[in-house]
Amino acid sequence: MSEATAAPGTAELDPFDAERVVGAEGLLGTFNAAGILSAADVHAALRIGRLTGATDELAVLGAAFAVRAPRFGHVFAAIRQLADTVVDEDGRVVELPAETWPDPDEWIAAVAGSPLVGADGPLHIEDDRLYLDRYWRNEQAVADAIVGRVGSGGSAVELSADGGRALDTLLSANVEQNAAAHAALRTGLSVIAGGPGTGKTSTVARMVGVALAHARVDGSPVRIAIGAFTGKAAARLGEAIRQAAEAIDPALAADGTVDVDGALAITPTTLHRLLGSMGSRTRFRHHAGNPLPFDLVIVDEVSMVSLSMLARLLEAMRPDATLVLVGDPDQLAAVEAGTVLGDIMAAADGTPLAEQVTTLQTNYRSDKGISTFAQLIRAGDVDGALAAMVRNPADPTAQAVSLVVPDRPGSWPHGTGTLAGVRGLLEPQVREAMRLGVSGDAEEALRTTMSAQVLCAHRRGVDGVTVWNAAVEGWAMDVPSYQRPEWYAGRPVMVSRNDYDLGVFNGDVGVAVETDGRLRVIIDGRDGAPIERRRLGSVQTVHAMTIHKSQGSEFDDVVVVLPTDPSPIVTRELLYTAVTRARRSVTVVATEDAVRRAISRPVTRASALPDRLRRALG
Ligand SMILES: Nc1ncnc2c1ncn2[C@@H]1O[C@H](COP(=O)(O)OP(=O)(O)OP(=O)(O)O)[C@@H](O)[C@H]1O
Repeated sequence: MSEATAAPGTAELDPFDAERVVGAEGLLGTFNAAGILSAADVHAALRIGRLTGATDELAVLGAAFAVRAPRFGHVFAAIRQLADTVVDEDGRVVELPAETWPDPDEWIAAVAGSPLVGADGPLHIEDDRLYLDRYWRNEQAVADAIVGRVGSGGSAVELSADGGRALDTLLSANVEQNAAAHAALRTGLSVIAGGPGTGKTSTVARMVGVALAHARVDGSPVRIAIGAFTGKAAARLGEAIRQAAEAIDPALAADGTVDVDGALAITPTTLHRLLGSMGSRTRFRHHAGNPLPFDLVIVDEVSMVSLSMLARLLEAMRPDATLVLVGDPDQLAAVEAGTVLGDIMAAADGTPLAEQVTTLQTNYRSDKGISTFAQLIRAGDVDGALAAMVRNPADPTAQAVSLVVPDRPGSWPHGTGTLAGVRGLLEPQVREAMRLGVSGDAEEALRTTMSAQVLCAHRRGVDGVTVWNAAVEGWAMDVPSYQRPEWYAGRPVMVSRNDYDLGVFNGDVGVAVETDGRLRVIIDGRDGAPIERRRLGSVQTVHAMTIHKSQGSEFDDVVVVLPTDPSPIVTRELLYTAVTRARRSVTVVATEDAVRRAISRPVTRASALPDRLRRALG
């Protein structure tokens, strides 16, 4: 497993670097100076050592690596693999002389024999996997809960024969969707996996409608909750479920096949709110001692859910309540440690869990060329993906997938030469949004703004969001940057803070429109009047946004900008996520090398969840 396979670096931190711990001695000092252990890792390890009385140098070094692991998304530090895989804070592989690394057997023995591990110790070691104890507990708890829900075991939800027939009627057009819905209402845990537009949300909406009409728990109607990781995802899911529910043949609602009104009455919420957030990321009102009242809990965008969060959710569910996990395992993983959706899918291969995992394959939404391209990325087929891209087209929207190689890679995007086509795509759209913004046509301005989007891997640098925002603004306004107003009609903005009173969430996108001589903002997916811009608090211009922020959104035409220089965050999952945001066309602005590097670099995270599940179920 590797954290990233970037170009090797031999960097040693500057002696005055803020990450350099003055007085860190021995191996801690060496790994700190090499940029592998941060100051926080070193201080935490020294503190853990003091509190437990651990004095052995290798044991304390182990504590530092255990603390470090989750920052890179790993659930534990794999001692035997560290020397070959570890990267510095910038993601570069660090070449240390082999003798710098402790002998793995001695290292494992030192940790195992120290007061760091044991009943109340802060660390846990299993083979060569060195965990912070709470991550080990989380992994164990998730594995146990999943194992308990395999087979028909666990689920108290009973679907009547009429309900089974109702699912068949509603989902007959797609065998996988039908199988997914049946599995979800038959077992205590199921996974509905699939790329964008494969009908996950419509399947959930239909399944919920049928469950409300025909499923019982102890003779009573089922109580259902729908959760998502972010507020924005929850709001979008609500809208998508409404559309899917309204698309159901009214005759089927009238004859009681499906309870459409009941489905519409369920408002999706964030997992934090569902669990009863008490202001901390780890403590919630609902837990094993005070379980959630629901019989069926459906969680969307599970790729974003961390191991800890899934552990808290499973802990808070009654053992006989049913959990349905919905998501795309190929998307970017959670910001925090763990990759639970991918892990469960991996464990299903060849175990009874496979009965409960359904992958939806048919994409009903985006252009065939885009979904084929996304599959090539997913499969790591670099040559196939490069061959599928049309080079430097004059009109990128006329192609499903194109590659624009800038004439001067790594410099300001002037919109000339090969980039003229990209400018030709974006400039008219921005000007049109401005015209509509001035005329006060909020809906059209929003639709126009949302039709094309630049997605960057980075925020900073010439290939980043800030520069691309300025470049696109420059194309649309014939004035130098210092004369451009911050606010203007047609300015697309992204909200950067949740505001539950206003009903806007971090990541929501909107556009400024002029009404009654004032600029107000209309937010995508939010009903109600435009919002006074001052009430919105923190917003950013969003001609360009990061790929991370684009998760869960879709646009007709997407321009994906990859940095020219190698970057550890540019991975296969990042490119896949960007590409799958597009419905009509994807234009990648990058060198061939950058595309090659991205597709060749899958993210791998240290996790033993698949192993645990396979051992228990195999
Ligand atoms: N079996 C089907 N036959 C025809 N159209 C379908 C079918 N299933 C879904 N669709 C349509 O495909 C589109 C995408 O469906 P949906 O939004 O449910 O997908 P999704 O997997 O949830 O996508 P995303 O993850 O991007 O939100 C919708 O317009 C939906 O009506």
